[in-house]
Amino acid sequence: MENFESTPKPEGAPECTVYYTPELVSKAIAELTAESARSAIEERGYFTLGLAGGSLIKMLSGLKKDTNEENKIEWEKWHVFWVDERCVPLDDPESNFGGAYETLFKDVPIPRENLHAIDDGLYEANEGASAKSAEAYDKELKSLSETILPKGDGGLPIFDLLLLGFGPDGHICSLFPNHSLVKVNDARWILPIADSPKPPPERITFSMPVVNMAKRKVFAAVGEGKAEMAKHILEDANKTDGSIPAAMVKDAEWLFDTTGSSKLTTTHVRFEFPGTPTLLGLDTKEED
Ligand SMILES: O=C1O[C@H](COP(=O)(O)O)[C@@H](O)[C@H](O)[C@H]1O
Repeated sequence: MENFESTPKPEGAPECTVYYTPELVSKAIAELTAESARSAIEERGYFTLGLAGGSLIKMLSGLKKDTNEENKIEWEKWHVFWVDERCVPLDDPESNFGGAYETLFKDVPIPRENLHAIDDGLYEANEGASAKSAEAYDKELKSLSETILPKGDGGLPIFDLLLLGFGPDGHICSLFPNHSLVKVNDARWILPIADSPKPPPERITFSMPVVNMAKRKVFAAVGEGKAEMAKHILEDANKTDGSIPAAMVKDAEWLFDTTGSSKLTTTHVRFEFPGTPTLLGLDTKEED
């Protein structure tokens, strides 16, 4: 695959790459995840990955193709977490863990105890589901050694990589626009939400400081449904007032397919297309 870049990226601008198809975005996610894993494992023997749910889940299937020996994914050194989870049984179609398990983890040799799912046994009666689950998840994460999950400023955990999605309203994790949880700016890691505007109402979520403490944050913006909000997040959303939570994520990298990037006008993007450069480049987009 060739790489075309019509102008150098302005300093401080986000890393944005456009791939021709969703399948190529999925492949890019697999490659960057495998690369992050290799470097983390080389550095301290473990890799910590935080995953969103929703439409991101099917993008994980690219990693299945990287499971063979020659790619040397050391699955047993991975620890996987969920940046947010819905308080439903893990085998419910709404479960973020369940989706990722079916898409990827049931087919790779990762120890089940390294898949840090919420404990769905805690909320059979669904009463106080989010509060109980958040407390238990927080405890589980904090019980991990510093080697597995190092801590940074304010004692916040430093995840190696977060693969994030965003909703059409600009929410990330289960941090919704203008919700009081978006602006939580203290040492809490995991927050309960019992009034999620998107069903199901009971969920748990990483806090924004935890998201921002991660070494690497990657957004996938695939499909027409993501195009308008991606443009807003990158080009004109307020980055601090909580009206668009995704805009509060600092130093994120963005992966687009062509439709996901179709509304961008001023964002500097790098194209990774197979084929001819004559179809490509910022110049072509500006003429539209
Ligand atoms: O409810 C959720 O929504 C967001 C966005 O999902 P999408 O399907 O619109 O891409 C997701 O990132 C989050 O993890 C999930 O719980």
